[in-house]
Amino acid sequence: MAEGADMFSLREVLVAFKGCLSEQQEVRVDPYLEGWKGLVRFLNSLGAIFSFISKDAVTKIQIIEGYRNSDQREKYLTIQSMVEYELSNGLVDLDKRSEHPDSGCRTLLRLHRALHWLQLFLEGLRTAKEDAKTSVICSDSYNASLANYHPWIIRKAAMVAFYALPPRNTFLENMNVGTTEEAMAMLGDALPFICKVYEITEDLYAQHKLLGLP
Ligand SMILES: CCCCCCCC/C=C\CCCCCCCC(=O)N[C@@H](COP(=O)(O)O)[C@H](O)/C=C/CCCCCCCCCCCCC
Repeated sequence: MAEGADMFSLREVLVAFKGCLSEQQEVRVDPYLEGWKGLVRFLNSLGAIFSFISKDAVTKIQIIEGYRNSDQREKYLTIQSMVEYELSNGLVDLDKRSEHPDSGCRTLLRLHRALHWLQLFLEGLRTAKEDAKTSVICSDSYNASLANYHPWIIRKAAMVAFYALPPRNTFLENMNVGTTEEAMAMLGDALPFICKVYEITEDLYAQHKLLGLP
């Protein structure tokens, strides 16, 4: 495992996703990205075979961070304000990637779909038998979510990478939370927040017919 700033902390990921929800049930962008950065740290600790996945996640995080560091940063404070701003200013390619290939809305949609995978994966980890294979939990979750949006070549590469995942107990130990039971308990704490963030974003995107953005 990596050490120091690069070290994964499940607690930090939990705090980040908890911090996403505002009192008005809006989703704050900064903690959302922090949550993803924490997950990417974990992915990096699993080995180079996952780097094509973490690179893609990092690229998407950086695109949205770019908006948060721009003159329009206030418009990107929450996912709701981002959608409202980009749609009302014609900043989203709705049918084909052309003038605005990296809009906040389409970029966040990719992370949002991956959050669905994460939700299924964590639930699978939590409820599986002790001797269950992480690779099977991961591929089942992937096939039920993200795989539907990926071409054959990406699906193939992802499946190969999943085989390199450590057994469930080693995987839970790598979370640096303590015992396997403690890791499970923390997953149980984290999941409702991740699910809520997913649900609010899904409803918002559905309401604006953005779930199929190219
Ligand atoms: C709580 C700790 C335990 C869980 C730890 C999980 C750590 C996972 C960290 C990051 C997940 C990666 C998120 C990947 C985002 C992928 C977004 C995407 O779909 N991108 C594709 C489409 O983008 P555009 O071309 O339209 O711009 C892109 O083509 C993808 C390329 C890379 C392959 C993505 C495979 C995703 C597999 C997700 C499973 C990760 C396996 C982690 C194993 C623990």
